[in-house]
Amino acid sequence: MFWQSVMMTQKYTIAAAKSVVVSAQLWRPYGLLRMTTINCNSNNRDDVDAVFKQKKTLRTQVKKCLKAMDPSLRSQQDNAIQDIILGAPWFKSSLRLCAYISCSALREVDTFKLLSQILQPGGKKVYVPRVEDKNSHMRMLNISRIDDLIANSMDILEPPPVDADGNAREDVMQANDPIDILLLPGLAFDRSGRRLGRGGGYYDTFLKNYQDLAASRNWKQPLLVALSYSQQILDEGVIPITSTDVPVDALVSPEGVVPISSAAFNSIQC
Ligand SMILES: Nc1nc2c(c(=O)[nH]1)N(C=O)[C@@H](CNc1ccc(C(=O)N[C@@H](CCC(=O)O)C(=O)O)cc1)CN2
Ligand SMILES: Nc1ncnc2c1ncn2[C@@H]1O[C@H](COP(=O)(O)OP(=O)(O)OP(=O)(O)O)[C@@H](O)[C@H]1O
Repeated sequence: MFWQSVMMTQKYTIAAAKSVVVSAQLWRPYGLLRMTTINCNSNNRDDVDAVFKQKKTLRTQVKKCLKAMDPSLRSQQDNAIQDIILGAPWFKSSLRLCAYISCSALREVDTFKLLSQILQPGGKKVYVPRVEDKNSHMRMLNISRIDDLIANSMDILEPPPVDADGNAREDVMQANDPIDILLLPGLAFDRSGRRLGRGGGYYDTFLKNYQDLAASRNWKQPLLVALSYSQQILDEGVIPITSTDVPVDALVSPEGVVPISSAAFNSIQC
């Protein structure tokens, strides 16, 4: 299948124009797909809408491919990815982290093996997402047991705002100490750090707010690590981006860790 390119070159800044038109193959094991993307730093509504349209098309394509993935291959990849993380020095030395609660219906890389280790007595402190409203507002709340979670309207497990004793759960934005790592879900990624989410803007908004908070407190920024099936790592240039997309520092796929930023190279090699 060939997707038409959208030529909007004149409307883009020079930095964005460098990557305006790039062709790449998407997900070879499931057939040759070619697409052309535009990337956008522009504030022009039409430009941004064109990028959102491209993201939507790519999401549909990736979701279709994920649904076609063999369940036993998926389960092997789930184990491999989690084992790589559990054995990694940067993960072992972390004290506080944010992690997503994987949803199998969404074909997300499993996180339950990780969570069960993290939540062992004497383990790390973990904060997990809770969607507060449809305006891209998500909080990360502390949990101490998997049983703390309840399915929301999207069938994703989430922590209720208060614990079993009636105490408000700690929100990571109010915590006194920084998190070391943030484990991220997503539909597609590339080796330059681009991440395609599900389109709610929940993660990009949260990441921007947390990065601002960390900067204002002179904290080290958390390492943003995305968990990805091999097939979700696309060729560079395929994932369209806008100025609010927050790049990830590293990817973990069954093939290993892909460090991207200098922060990732520094943490992952020590
Ligand atoms: N496990 C997990 N938790 C998460 C997220 C996530 O991506 N994964 N989120 C990340 O933002 C937030 C919730 N946002 C979500 C956004 C969309 C859908 C969803 O089901 N989307 C459908 C399409 C729905 C539609 O188009 O109408 C889908 O992707 O198939 C789920 C969660 C917070 N918690
Ligand atoms: N920092 C932000 N502040 C306000 N709105 C934002 C921010 N980041 C993203 N958004 C908005 O969220 C909506 C969805 O953005 P986008 O399609 O990039 O989401 P996504 O990256 O797929 O989702 P997510 O971030 O949840 O993984 C857009 O309208 C975008 O402008």
